[in-house]
Amino acid sequence: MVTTYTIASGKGGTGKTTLTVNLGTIIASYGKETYIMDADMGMANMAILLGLENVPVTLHEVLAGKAPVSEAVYDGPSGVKVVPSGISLKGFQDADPEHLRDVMSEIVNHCDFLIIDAPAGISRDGVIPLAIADEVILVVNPELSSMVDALKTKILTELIGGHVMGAILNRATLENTEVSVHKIEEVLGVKVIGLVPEDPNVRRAAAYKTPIVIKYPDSPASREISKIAAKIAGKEYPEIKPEVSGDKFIDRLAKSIVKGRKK
Ligand SMILES: Nc1ncnc2c1ncn2[C@@H]1O[C@H](COP(=O)(O)OP(=O)(O)OP(=O)(O)O)[C@@H](O)[C@H]1O
Repeated sequence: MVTTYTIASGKGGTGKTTLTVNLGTIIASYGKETYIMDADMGMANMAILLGLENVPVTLHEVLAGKAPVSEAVYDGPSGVKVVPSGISLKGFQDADPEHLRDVMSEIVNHCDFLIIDAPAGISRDGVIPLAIADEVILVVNPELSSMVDALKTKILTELIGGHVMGAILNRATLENTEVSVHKIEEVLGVKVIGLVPEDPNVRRAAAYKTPIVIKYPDSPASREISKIAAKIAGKEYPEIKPEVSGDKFIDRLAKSIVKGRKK
């Protein structure tokens, strides 16, 4: 059974590519045949994140009818298969998003999981991944504008027959986490399936063109992304308290109170 997920948001820069690459890497490490595809064709950055910016064939050439899908598939970390989009504007111009549906159907024949990085906003090429995926996961940052844009994406997804499975709160911080999870569930009407903290290691790993779950597997963001990946793949994951959770703060507070009493 193939499961296709589209990682979407309304607003740009919420962390879709980061999450697509890292979720795909973890799921592939379970031995599942996993593909990640950059359908954010105009602002493609999956190739840059994985050091594939100079490859000869990308989704652009496939959608322009110049190459078969098989030539745009590259080996990524942990055996994840990567279908990047090119970074040139000319390539984007020549690509015909109408063929995206066929490309996705072909990939699905070869894998257990396909995770698609969707473009931000509401565009013609953005609608197809929302409609075709088995499940859409919305990436939201802890900001009102991000939630509002995610709500628009959810409504659009449902209008075109897609299904939103849940939301990931990315770049969460200690101050706003609790409130935001509640607010997101209330506003979007879907469950928050994961909470990924703001973590400077995300950018550090990007500088090495390596997913954070490989470069810094014990970092707070990696642990949370791994939990979400386990959920998606139906795996057990040993419960580890996230750095950003209120519990950690309460632990620290409790320790400092105890220390104070001993003095
Ligand atoms: N949890 C995090 N902690 C810190 N930085 C993060 C986190 N998640 C993402 N970022 C950073 O935020 C920026 C945007 O991330 P990313 O490119 O994954 O977003 P995107 O939604 O794919 O963007 P776009 O809409 O432009 O395609 C990057 O610089 C990335 O390193």
